[in-house]
Amino acid sequence: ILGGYEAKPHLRPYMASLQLDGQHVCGGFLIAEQWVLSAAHCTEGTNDKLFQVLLGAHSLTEPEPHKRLYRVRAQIPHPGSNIHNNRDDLLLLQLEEKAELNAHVKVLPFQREDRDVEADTVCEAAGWGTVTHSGRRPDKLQQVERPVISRDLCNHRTRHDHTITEKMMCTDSRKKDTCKGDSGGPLVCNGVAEGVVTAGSRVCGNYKKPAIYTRIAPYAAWIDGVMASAAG
Ligand SMILES: CC(C)CC(=O)Nc1cccc(-c2cccc(CN)c2)c1
Repeated sequence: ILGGYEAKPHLRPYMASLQLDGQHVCGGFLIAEQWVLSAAHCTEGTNDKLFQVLLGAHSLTEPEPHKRLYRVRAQIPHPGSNIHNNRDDLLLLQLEEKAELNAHVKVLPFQREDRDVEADTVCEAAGWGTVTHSGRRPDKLQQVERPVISRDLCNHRTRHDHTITEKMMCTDSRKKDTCKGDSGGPLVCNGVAEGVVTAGSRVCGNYKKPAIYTRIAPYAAWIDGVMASAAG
């Protein structure tokens, strides 16, 4: 997160850190007791190794009550996701067991009504992604408020030049922005997860390249279907 600030500890108890060999790679969030939603592009270069999922954390390194690392039983990228574009950039992770829910570990509801969030709505992004252009990584969860911008503005030829589909949304990226390692985290508007951070043009804090999110509502049926089929 560029231009943000340290989150109040455990006020975002749905936040997950997707880790490989103890290293934070991407964000994610708890959508059900045994399921985390993230971004498919986070699996790039992992050679299909399974993530571990850290829940209940504020600091990535310090011991904290309710902080717990979960093994993953299955990682299911959306069938339409690929490395060439940001389309269908969603990843479902089934934990080895149901997460123990408590004050520090909670499910975040996601939007099921497929209607665009109004431009200028101020939403929140959080994550352990880089906090400087030089790539400094924070130990503690960061957050930032960002206004939604219209798809028309985001699709302007000087911005993302007509690559933003109706299954994506954008926020202003002037100075304050999501960045590397924030992918997979939720864009929360009025307490509901409306989007999932995607890497987009992989630049941060440049107003010419607004932040891009995969809208969740268009994928509600896919998410429900995967969770139902793997249940039991
Ligand atoms: C395996 C993955 C971690 C590779 C990757 O995502 N790289 C990467 C590099 C630079 C910026 C970003 C990035 C992420 C989220 C939002 C934004 C822009 N708002 C940029 C992402």
